[in-house]
Amino acid sequence: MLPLQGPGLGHDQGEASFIDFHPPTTVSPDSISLASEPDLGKRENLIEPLIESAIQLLEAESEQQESGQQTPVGQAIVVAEGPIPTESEPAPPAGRSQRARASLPVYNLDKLGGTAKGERQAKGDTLVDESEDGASETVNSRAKATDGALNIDWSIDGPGTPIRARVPKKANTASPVSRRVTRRSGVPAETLTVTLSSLGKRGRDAVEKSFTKLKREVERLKDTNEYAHIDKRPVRFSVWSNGKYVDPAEAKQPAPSPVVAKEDNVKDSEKQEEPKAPAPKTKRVKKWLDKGLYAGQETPSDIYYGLSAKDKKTLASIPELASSGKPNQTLPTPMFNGLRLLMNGRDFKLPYDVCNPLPPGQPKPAAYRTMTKNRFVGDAAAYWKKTPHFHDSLSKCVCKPEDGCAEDCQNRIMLYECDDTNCNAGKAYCQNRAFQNLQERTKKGGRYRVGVEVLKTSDRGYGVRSNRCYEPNQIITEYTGEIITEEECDRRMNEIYKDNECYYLMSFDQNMIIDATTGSIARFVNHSCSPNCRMIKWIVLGQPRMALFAGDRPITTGEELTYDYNFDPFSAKNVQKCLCGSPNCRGILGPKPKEVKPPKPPKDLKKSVKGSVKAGKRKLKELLSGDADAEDDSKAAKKRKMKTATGVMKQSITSTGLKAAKGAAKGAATAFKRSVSNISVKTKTTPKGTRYTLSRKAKTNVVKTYGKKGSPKVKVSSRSESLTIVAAGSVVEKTKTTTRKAQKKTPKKAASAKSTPKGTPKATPKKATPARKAKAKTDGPGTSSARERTASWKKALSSGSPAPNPDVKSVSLGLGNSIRALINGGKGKEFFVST
Ligand SMILES: C[S@@+](CC[C@H](N)C(=O)[O-])C[C@H]1O[C@@H](n2cnc3c(N)ncnc32)[C@H](O)[C@@H]1O
Repeated sequence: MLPLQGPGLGHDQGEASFIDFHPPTTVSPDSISLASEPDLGKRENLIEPLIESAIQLLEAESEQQESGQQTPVGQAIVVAEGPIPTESEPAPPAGRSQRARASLPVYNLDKLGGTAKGERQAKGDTLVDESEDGASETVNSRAKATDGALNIDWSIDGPGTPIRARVPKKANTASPVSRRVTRRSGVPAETLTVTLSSLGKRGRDAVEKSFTKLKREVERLKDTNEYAHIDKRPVRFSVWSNGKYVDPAEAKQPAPSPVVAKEDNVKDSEKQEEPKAPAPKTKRVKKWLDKGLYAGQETPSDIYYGLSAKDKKTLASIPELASSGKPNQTLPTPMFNGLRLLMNGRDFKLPYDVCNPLPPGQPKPAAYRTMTKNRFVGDAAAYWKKTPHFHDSLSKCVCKPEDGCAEDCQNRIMLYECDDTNCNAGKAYCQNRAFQNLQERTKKGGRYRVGVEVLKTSDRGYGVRSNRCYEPNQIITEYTGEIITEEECDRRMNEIYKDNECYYLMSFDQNMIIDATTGSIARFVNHSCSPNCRMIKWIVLGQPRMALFAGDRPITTGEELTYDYNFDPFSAKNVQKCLCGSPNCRGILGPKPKEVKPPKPPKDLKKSVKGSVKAGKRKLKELLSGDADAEDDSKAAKKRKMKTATGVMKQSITSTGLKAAKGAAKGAATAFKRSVSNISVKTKTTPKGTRYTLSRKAKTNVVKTYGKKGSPKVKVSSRSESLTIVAAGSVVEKTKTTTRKAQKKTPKKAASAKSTPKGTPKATPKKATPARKAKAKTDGPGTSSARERTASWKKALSSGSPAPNPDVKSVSLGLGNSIRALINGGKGKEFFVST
């Protein structure tokens, strides 16, 4: 049987050469086609002609040998453009006409392989050796490089076997099919023409046919997996979980306990290596989780620590927290969120305590000068020094370290921040240092520490958003700017800001205004009728400061921060449509509606009445016995609580006899009223957690009346939280001031004012004042209450007359505009400023 090897098969030759990797140059059955062709029928179709042509070739060769012609056997069939007769090369066989030879198809493998000299030059490859040897070298090296790069594998062994490993090092020179490497040895290559011309017509046709088929075969091979290096051998299915291999057979079984699963996984890998070896039995040690989500936090020894009596009561009523005798040290309740969740029952939200600022490229407001600390301008500092807060803030709280200056801290109630001079508990225990904490937090800068950023809203100009979470009532950012007097405010409005579209003015304290045109980011905080923050004024180190605090619920990252402006535009022409979008939106930027007082719980009231009467009686007794100062130091706290009453009483004591007794009784009554007021407010607001605000209101609800002789008056009332701009008037002149001292003289009024619930517009006294009359003129009759006014404004707004501010979207028409509108309008010549 004839061997399948034909000339140029190449696998048994001594050296790998370019021809080795060029299947079209062989006429033998191709190894790839054998290895890769899955369709046997097809393969046979291809092989048959190849075998046929190989047989024909061999027959032709043997014919020639018989006829004495020297035809190189086992040479590569090299196709050339024409015969290149050389000395060592045999001449074309005699007897064949020149014409017949010329008609033969001519192939140039150099050209086909892209290695022809001219072609190389055309490609600009001028660095290679131009000599034939050099060209051969280049071709060979290129072939190798190509082979390496493509990793083409023509072996029947399949892909992956290195060519060098497969090719035997030593060539079998004795083999009739061994191939001479002509280019390297320098021996001129025999041409196909020579060989073909020696063949008969049938042989030539067969060879040609084979070439065509081989060409097609190579084209087809390009689509094979071997060519594309796709390994289709079956892959063992494996599942990885938490970085561990999971046996699919076992995965279908019910999941074992974590500890067991861990052990099994370890064993599993061992099993794979030695499937029959029994796993050594190890004693299983049960592992317990000793900490929960809040690992690292200390378990609070007293979960009631720092809570008010009311909160303690709420907490005590939660069955899950009922004492079982043994504290739960294993999985402690989450310290903050857990308790709050249990107490407030708010929906669960995944904690999102990370900083999440807006991506870069956000629209930014026009550049403005910032100010991190308030600055008194002009007479404002002198004004401040005259206020009672300036002196009151020097008094010390009576908290003990274990109290931690919590809800009941005197300073806290009065909205005075504790510091080293006025705190009894000490810095380490004090919880009433919000502004100091804020300073500490923001000192180093950074987005998380600052925690707020400006955002562009779709319809309300710029706003402020949180880029981190906040606890309820936590300080967020300070509202800073220049503290100016009302006179200075007027001047600025008329001279500096007259062409401004935005005003960042807020009533600050009594007759002072904070102008944040040069100020902090807090000036961009928008209004909402359902806000998540409050703007509260505190006295810190004897100075008034305003800050935005979180409301009663926590604030999550990305929320827009808002507070209730409690804005009172006074006149319909200044009314702006509110775009806050909350369900309870009042429709306009208007004042807060009056809160309806919930009925007081009788039990508490009884207690407080009893206590107050007792206190009053004791005071009266002391005063009558002339032993007013006989209280020892241990009663200091009680004394402080009675301060106002004492003051009033002291005044009364200066008189004699019955007058003194009457005064004392009055004082006692005042003390009782105060007490009732405070307690009722607390009781009412405890569930909401707004104690501080309301307590303070009860204390510092001061109404100031301003006005020019013969001109309408301006009213200013003090308010701890969110300020109200009621309207604007032309000239602001102080005519009469009702200070705290004056209040003391009229305890009844003061007491009733103190009990004013949260959110009541302070500048709407029931008695008709000249200011109210003037306002009523402007707004029309029957608009005495804030609610009525709001209704009339809404009506005006909806009817389109007078036209609402057409530029609400981009214009910040705040206090300034209201004031200026009336200053310039000259009609409604008064304004109320409530703080
Ligand atoms: C102190 S500025 C707040 C920042 C302002 N958005 C800005 O772009 O500068 C107050 C002004 O913002 C607008 N604004 C704030 N809250 C609004 C609301 N809920 N609806 C409509 N406009 C509002 C009003 O024009 C208002 O006069």
